[in-house]
Amino acid sequence: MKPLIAPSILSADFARLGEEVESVLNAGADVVHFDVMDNHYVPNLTIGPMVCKALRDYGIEAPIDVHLMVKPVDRIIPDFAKAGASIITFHPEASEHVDRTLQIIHEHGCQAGLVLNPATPLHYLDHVMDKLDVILLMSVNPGFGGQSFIPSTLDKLKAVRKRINDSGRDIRLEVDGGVKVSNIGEIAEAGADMFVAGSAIFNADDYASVIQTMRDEIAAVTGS
Ligand SMILES: O=C(CO)[C@@H](O)[C@H](O)COP(=O)(O)O
Repeated sequence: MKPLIAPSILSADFARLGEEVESVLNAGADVVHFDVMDNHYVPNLTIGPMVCKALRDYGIEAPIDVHLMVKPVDRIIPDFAKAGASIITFHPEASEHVDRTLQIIHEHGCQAGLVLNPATPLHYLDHVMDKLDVILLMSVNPGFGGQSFIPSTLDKLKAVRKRINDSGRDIRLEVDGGVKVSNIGEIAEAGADMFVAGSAIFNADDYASVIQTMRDEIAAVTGS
């Protein structure tokens, strides 16, 4: 599948969010990564469905990838679907019934994914592979931008890539946390095909140049 670059708006200038999202998409990004934190499941507080709707009302048409770091998770899903989310991912530890949460997301017309933290075992994938559109591996502990990539994620990516290939399904393998120009090649080589990057893109002066360099690094190892 075509590699996707998904800037995390957690590192954008929130006072100019519409313009920032427009700029990063004009700079070549594929997907808007939208981090939702509740100061309960993770120790930070960010944005909700109203902001997602505001981006749609502003004219953003690109897919919006909503990463829910909230507990409980089910009751906020319809609000995000109505607000224009395209993909909704959640953490299995934050759901009482993982299969039901996946079903709710699909019933509301969105793609669904599970997010695994650095210390969360892969067995959470065991009985739901046929219901996943995306698997997101966190390469930092969730809650904050600007952390360093945890190297053991590379082995985890390889293991999940094998599971996806064995499943015969087109499941996106997304990675999030500490993704930079300097490591995106080895991350792609390990099997990721959707790359969330916050500080690496939004802290740069030239978004287009960072995104193009990321694409070049991915292409150098995968040919795509
Ligand atoms: O979900 C999270 C953190 O919880 C991420 O999306 C970060 O926002 C990524 O930021 P960088 O590590 O790329 O700065």
